[in-house]
Amino acid sequence: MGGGGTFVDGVLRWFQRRHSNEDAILTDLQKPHNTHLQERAEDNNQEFTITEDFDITGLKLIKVPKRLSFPISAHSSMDPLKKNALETEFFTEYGEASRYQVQEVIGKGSYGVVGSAVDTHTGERVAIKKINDVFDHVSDATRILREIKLLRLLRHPDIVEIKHIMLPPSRREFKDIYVVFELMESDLHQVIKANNDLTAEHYQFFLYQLMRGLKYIHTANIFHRDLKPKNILANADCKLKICDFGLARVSFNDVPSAIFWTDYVATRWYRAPELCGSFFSKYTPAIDIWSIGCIFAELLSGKPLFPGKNVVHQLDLITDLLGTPPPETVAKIRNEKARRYLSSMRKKQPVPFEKKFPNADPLALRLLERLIAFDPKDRPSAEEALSDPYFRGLSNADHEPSRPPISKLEFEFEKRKLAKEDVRELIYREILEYHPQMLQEYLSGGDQTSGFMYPSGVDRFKRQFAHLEEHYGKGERSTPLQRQHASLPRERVPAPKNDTSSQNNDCEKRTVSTALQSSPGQSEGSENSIVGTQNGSNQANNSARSLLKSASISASKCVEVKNRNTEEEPIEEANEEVDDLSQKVAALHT
Ligand SMILES: Nc1ncnc2c1ncn2[C@@H]1O[C@H](COP(=O)(O)OP(=O)(O)OP(=O)(O)O)[C@@H](O)[C@H]1O
Repeated sequence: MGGGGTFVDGVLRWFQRRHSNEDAILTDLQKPHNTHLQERAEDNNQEFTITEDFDITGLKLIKVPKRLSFPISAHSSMDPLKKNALETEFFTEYGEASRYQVQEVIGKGSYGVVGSAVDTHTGERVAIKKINDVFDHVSDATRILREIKLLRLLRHPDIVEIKHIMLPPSRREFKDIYVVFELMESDLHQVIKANNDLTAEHYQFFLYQLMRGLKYIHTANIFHRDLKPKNILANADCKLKICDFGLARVSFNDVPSAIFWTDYVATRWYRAPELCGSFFSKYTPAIDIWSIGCIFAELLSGKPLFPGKNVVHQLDLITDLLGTPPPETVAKIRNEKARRYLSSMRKKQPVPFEKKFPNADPLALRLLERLIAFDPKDRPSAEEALSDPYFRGLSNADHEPSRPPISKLEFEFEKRKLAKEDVRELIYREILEYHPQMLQEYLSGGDQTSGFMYPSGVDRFKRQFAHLEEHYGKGERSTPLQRQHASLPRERVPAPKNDTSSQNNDCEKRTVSTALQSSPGQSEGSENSIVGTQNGSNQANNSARSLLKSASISASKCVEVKNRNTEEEPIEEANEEVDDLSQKVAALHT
């Protein structure tokens, strides 16, 4: 297939451009947003609303593996009285929670549990994410605030939609939040695992949606920063949606990049080379383009493109495919030691993409090469990628909306150090966006919510989720992952002693810094954990590897179980640590 496919004929899209005069010169807490369903305006007072999207019936359905779940109806062995009480508790109570019939727990993340439910008002199936103990760590709460704010402001068919956030019972005391999303059937990670018969049209349509979503995100001046197959939700009808904006950041020119990147913890396998050691001083949206390139390659081949075990291995794998970067690119690297590391690397020739992906459409490969160019400046923007010949016949700029840059006022909170109560207030304010009546009261100063408990129904939900969680994945990994304290990497949560999954996570977090504190010889370890010994690698490379031995040894101990079972190993590294790592690696060459 070359570029446009037959399915293009079935495309039906309509976009409306709307205008608004909403006044944006108010502070974060005062700004009178309309409800999320209404048009809203940002700096440029203009927004596109996609009223109808692809007719994708022309594409063959993909397999979406059933999630490990616990249906409430599976309670047959329970004491009938208890069961009855549970169901009564489940389905009848005051407050808006009675609007949702929770069906099953469909997933767990580090921040909480996700359940599927039916919205009895609309009949729609939804996903409800319960995030508990939101304020235990201000960094987590800030991440959640950022995510719900961004998802309210980003309205696009290729981005998961928050439909509602339940009103907490008490403005000043609430600890948990319940976010209602549109329900998706699976994610791209599962889709890649379950489908080995995807067609050229599938690949093209998948990449098109990702690029279209990314164009919208980037034109809003947002970097997602953690694009990976698990963060792309998918339906059997081939619809994809970008999710998990917890690491996303708005890029304002006046925010020093040191601050911008202090909490960078994204999954290594999809991490652009300029982030594997703080190579370039200024990061650009091209980091997301790189990740999309890696995801696209994974779609084409069915396996991760660069499954690095540590940052140096990551660079080894990247250069194995792309060849060592040309001297002009290396010369631009500001970090002197990183520059020396790359220039002293054994010279490698690029591998022709046709050889690596023998069955792929040549046009797909040409675009892939652009997406994973070593030098970020050689990667196309999402908008440019959309006009690549690969999408000929499918793309149409009129149907690929941009989004005016996000208002700075929305992200004022990023500039100051927030106390727990500040974040709680900001999250509460954000939740009110989904409760227009209460928002009006709040804005007019007649807020009644501070003193008494609203009948929000959240308590009922708590019980429902607690119950489902208890039974979720019985016999499997049934404990939620330990939360990763992404925004403040040095903040550690001691893992419960017997919780292997938590230990894994915590260990991952400690790995790099611990390793850096010890000298190369200090850690015992097997050769298995040392990465990629290559014939002909020079002394420097060996030294680099022996330094990394300590890092990878502690990592492999901690993540052993995970490594066996997943193709993807998220690892957390504070940017300074990454920087440090590259310096230490490079120092061996001096
Ligand atoms: N809208 C949705 N529809 C269907 N499933 C969803 C939806 N949102 C999340 N999920 C699934 O629920 C599970 C948990 O999601 P969640 O975002 O909480 O965790 P996560 O992806 O591990 O995130 P984090 O990186 O923050 O820990 C994942 O398997 C995800 O695919």
